[in-house]
Amino acid sequence: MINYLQAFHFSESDLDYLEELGYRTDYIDFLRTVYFTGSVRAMKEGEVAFGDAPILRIEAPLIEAQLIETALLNIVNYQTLIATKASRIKQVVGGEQPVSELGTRRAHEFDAALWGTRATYIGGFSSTSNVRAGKRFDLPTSGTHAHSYVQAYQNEYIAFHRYAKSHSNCVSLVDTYDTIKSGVPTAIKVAKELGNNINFEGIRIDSGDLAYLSKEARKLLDQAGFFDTKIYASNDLDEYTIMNLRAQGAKIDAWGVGTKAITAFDQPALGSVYKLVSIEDENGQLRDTIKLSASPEKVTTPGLKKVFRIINNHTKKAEGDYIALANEQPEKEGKLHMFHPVHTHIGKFVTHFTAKDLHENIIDRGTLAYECPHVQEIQSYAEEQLNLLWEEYKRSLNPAEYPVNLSQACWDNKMKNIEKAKKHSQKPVPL
Ligand SMILES: Nc1ncnc2c1ncn2[C@@H]1O[C@H](COP(=O)(O)OP(=O)(O)OP(=O)(O)O)[C@@H](O)[C@H]1O
Ligand SMILES: O=P(O)(O)OC[C@H]1O[C@H](OP(=O)(O)OP(=O)(O)O)[C@H](O)[C@@H]1O
Ligand SMILES: O=C(O)c1cccnc1
Repeated sequence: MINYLQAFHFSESDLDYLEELGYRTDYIDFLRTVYFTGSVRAMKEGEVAFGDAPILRIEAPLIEAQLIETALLNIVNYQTLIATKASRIKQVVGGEQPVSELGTRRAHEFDAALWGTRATYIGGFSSTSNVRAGKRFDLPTSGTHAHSYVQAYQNEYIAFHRYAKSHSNCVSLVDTYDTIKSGVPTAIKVAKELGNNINFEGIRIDSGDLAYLSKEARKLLDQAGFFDTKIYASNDLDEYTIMNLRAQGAKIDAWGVGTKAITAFDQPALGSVYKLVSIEDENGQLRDTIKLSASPEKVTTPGLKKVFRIINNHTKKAEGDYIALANEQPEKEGKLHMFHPVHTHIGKFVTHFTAKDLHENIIDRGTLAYECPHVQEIQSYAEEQLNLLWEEYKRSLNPAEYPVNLSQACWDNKMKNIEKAKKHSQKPVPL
């Protein structure tokens, strides 16, 4: 997003094209002068964002703010979606076991693979098979060999032997013909023959009953003394299959996940929106704006706002998010009333808390005000932020609803704007 905004400009060929589409010359001349001169406050990458809490806030001349809308939504929606999916998978796998990203061949497009891979790493994956992403973002890369490698030799023994000789940390793909009868025993035979010349790191099983095959493979490896050799599994995995395999006692030590992560298979789009909440009038005064809707969650929350994560000082866990008007200072209040923005009778009072402002200054009147961290740091930050949440909010199945509340002033302002807009819309329109 930062790169996009900093480079935001229409080239002469863009302008020629717009002219061909029929845009007026004076508009084209104006577009030639447009750069992004506004300010951005946003959640840091790796921050945990909940529905209703603004991920970012743009203050800019209206034309600039409008021109960047779709690109910003594209960037934020896709990458947030994939990081979330990866994080769900990682939650199930747990801290110890690695998950490698294998999805490039199924990603929706080349760049989606690139940025999606980066997002899976932020969500907790440990490496990727996408070497281009590794180079571009300095991500750890990892991989095994393909079935075609074995098929090319038409002989598992020769294939594993050659592979091991050129890859001292070798993982053999054992399911090309018959995992238990031929793949695993052949990998063991090769490892025994090559002894200390190689590190027989693991085997990978990519088809069949992964629970049964991994248990049988573990037995064979242990019988041969390869207690530290790991079992990798892949094949259309996601958080649900992984949870199920773990419940079945599968002896899997490392996971390869492709299609289901890089495409966020079961929820292929995230619906963040970009809304106008305030606009300067002719006297330079900010006037709040609102969009009404029959669905309460689609009614916008007017005004320049901040979003805070309220962290209980005793439990060190988040009590919820608190959206306040920009001039409020909830961190200075001794007792905070947190109430549901629609069902207002549901609420609580919180004392002894820290109010963490989730928005950082990213761009200040067109100038970069933020130092982008290395992606490794972003991953660690995401993990720390997830640790602030009670488990009840993080389970895959029927998670509890995390509170995202409005301050009293923000709520009152919203109600005032709803009333005003309703009054305005109920005036008869002369035809
Ligand atoms: N023990 C298990 N319990 C639940 N699901 C499993 C188990 N073992 C494998 N699976 C999953 O079942 C699905 C099997 O899919 P599929 O029938 O396409 O694979 P396959 O025939 O084994 O392999 P191939 O990819 O070669 O077609 C995969 O999503 C896999 O992750
Ligand atoms: O299953 P995924 O989570 O997407 O993980 C990546 C898959 O991609 C590769 O197979 P490929 O797609 O070439 O063929 P396959 O699906 O028939 O095994 C690899 O062997 C995995 O099976
Ligand atoms: O390296 C691997 O094992 C790999 C890479 C991409 C897709 N499937 C497997």
